[in-house]
Amino acid sequence: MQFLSTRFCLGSSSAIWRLVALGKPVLDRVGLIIEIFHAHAETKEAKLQSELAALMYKRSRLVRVRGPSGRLTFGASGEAEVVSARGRGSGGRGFISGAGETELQLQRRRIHERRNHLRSQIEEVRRTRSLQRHARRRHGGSQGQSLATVAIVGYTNAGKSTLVSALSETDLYCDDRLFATVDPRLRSVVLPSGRKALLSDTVGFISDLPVQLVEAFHATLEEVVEADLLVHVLDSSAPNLDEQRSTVLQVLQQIGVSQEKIENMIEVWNKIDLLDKNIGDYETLNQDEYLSEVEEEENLDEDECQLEGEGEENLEEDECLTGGEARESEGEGDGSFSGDKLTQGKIMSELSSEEDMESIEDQHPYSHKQQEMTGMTGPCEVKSAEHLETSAVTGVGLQELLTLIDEKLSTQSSIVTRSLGPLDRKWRPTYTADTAKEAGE
Ligand SMILES: Nc1nc2c(ncn2[C@@H]2O[C@H](COP(=O)(O)OP(=O)(O)OP(=O)(O)O)[C@@H](O)[C@H]2O)c(=O)[nH]1
Ligand SMILES: [Mg+2]
Repeated sequence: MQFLSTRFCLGSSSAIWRLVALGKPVLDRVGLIIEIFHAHAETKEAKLQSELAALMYKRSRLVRVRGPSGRLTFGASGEAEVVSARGRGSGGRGFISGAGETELQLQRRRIHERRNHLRSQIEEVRRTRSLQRHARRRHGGSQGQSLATVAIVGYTNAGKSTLVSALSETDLYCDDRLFATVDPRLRSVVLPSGRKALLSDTVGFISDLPVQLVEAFHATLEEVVEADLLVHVLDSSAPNLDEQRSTVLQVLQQIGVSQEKIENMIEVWNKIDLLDKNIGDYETLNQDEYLSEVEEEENLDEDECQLEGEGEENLEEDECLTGGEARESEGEGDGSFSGDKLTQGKIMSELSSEEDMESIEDQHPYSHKQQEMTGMTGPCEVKSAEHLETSAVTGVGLQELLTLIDEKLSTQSSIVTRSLGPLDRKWRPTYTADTAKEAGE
């Protein structure tokens, strides 16, 4: 499920524009989220859950409204025409008759009944899933070990599905829109050690989720709670990366993921190719800026030197050089390059030297200078734990991610490796040549 921010996190999605166009109040966005979720739900479980969420949302929105006819009724706005303010007729016979339930009571009762029905169905689906999960754990991979599940979690649109597809070399539905994934999907992957694991592509999280919805979608997120390892995917190009990270951590806690699992989680900064692109742009910009500065300096220095007498030339050259060096070292302090006659070639070579590339990268993509230019704040402000940088599109960091998953899984004590000893096998009568002969007869 997608936990949608009612703030700007909806980004450029068509849904937000629909909302803006409709001019609906903030609360109605939740209704729309459920609506979209329901429309994209594929499995029975997701459909049931979205229906339950819609029901609970409707219940919380039951208010006294004036219907189109001008009468006071109960119900969510827009539903006024289906309910009437009058109570039902009295029920029972003779003296045991009494006032019937009001429309509000009737509607609440119906919702209550439907909710109970949906809950029991969801419970059944959950039981089935739990049995399947259990079976996966017991009957392991090809080498007899248990199949570990790795849940890929993260904010919506972080690139989870793309990453899972790239890692498992399969084709999951990915799209640059909300609710691209509504059902958790499992994909198997072979880790560098040869061990098999299951990657669970989960639905994206969003902030500001009403509590009752968290409850309703709990089953969908069960996969996350039950997983052996979590991989938290972040969109490294997102301007509100810090906010997205805390939302995801909050939701994980909310749905009951243990603190230990959260601490053991692998953090992945995806879409790093977008940052590389920025770095490329920035580098070109810096070089251009620098070269124009060098040209200016050159002209200035030449003019100054020409003004001096011939006899002083050597001395002046020395001074010019000293001045240039001094400026250069000043320039180093503020990260900008200002040069002298000698420095153009030098700085060009310095730019391509590793040290300077690093210093440029230090400034990228969220250096103060660039923040001033773009007005953006970014990951460098975020004091984060260790993270791995990947690009699900170009394939950068994928092998490292698989290796890390492999390492983490092999050090986890909770995953019991199943031996293939004779006692673990099902008992069957011994099959000898005699028995084969008997069977043939
Ligand atoms: N440039 C770039 N784009 C990426 C990368 N990974 C994913 N994308 C794009 O980001 C968009 C969202 O990707 P999804 O994989 O659907 O994202 P998700 O996290 O599964 O989204 P939800 O299922 O909605 O939660 C798609 O258009 C992808 O092509 C990446 O590493 N680099
Ligand atoms: Mg997805």
